[in-house]
Amino acid sequence: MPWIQIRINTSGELAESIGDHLSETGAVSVTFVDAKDTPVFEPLPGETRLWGDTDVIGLYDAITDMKSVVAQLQEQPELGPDFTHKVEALEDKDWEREWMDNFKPMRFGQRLWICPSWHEAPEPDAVNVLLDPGLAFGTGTHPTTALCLQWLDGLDLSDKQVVDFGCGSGILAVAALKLGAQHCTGIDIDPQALTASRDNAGRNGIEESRLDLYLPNDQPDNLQADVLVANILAGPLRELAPLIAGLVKPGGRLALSGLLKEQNDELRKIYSQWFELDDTAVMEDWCRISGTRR
Ligand SMILES: C[S@@+](CC[C@H](N)C(=O)[O-])C[C@H]1O[C@@H](n2cnc3c(N)ncnc32)[C@H](O)[C@@H]1O
Repeated sequence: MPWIQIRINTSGELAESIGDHLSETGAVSVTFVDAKDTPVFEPLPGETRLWGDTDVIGLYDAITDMKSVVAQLQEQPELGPDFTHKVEALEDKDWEREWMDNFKPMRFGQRLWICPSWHEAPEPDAVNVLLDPGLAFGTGTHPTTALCLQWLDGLDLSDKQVVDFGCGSGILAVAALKLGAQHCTGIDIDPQALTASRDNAGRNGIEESRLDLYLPNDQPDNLQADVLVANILAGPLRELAPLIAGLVKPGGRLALSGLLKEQNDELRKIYSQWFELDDTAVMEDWCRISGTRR
């Protein structure tokens, strides 16, 4: 089905209301794109994080009268009669098909593959996690997730108790369980993440009893992990450091991800109070700090 899109460059403050106007004029989807291509992390639940120099893109059915759409938008106070915009016809392709084609199985480390459910596993005997893009963060394509998956792949997880702190889609929890962990506890501030993790575990044939999911503070008081992986931002990693360290058994392993290169030194200093740290691993702008609890 052919489509037509309008692209409006604006500031972060105005982007959301302009997006609403695009929906009001019949856009079937509205996307916010960082016009400067700066790294952007996922918003917290209930938060809409927009950034300076934002492109707002509205997608319309090709039969839409775009002159009328533009005329309606010109009446909005945030835009006015001379607002800058670009209207583009999109090639007639099967967009859903194309998106699916672009999401391919990916290997992490030696044994672990993340495969979309519509793709055949390239190595049926490998450790294959079936995962489709969804609402909660975590399909493996983000470097912060990739760094954690590689780390988990390199561990012997047999019979281990794992904590996935900030579980999102549950990708790391499911990967750990498929790599042989006995049990995993997933924790997330977003209830939607807990639902997604439960669904993804089910889709991967994980028995319910092997995965417990909690909102922060609801987890059992005596929770102790052999392995803890936390892919959250530097801010929570800093603020929650004593709590996170306290969840790891002496001799247990820790990986922290979601921090940028410039945040590495500060986070290493904090966690070296409790952990013997390995060298930091780096992927693009992102770092992973790992270590062993003293
Ligand atoms: C970057 S995503 C990681 C998802 C997944 N673990 C992965 O590696 O792809 C971070 C997740 O941490 C959650 N989160 C952020 N702050 C948190 C906090 N203070 N406590 C628990 N979860 C938190 C977010 O809701 C989000 O689902």
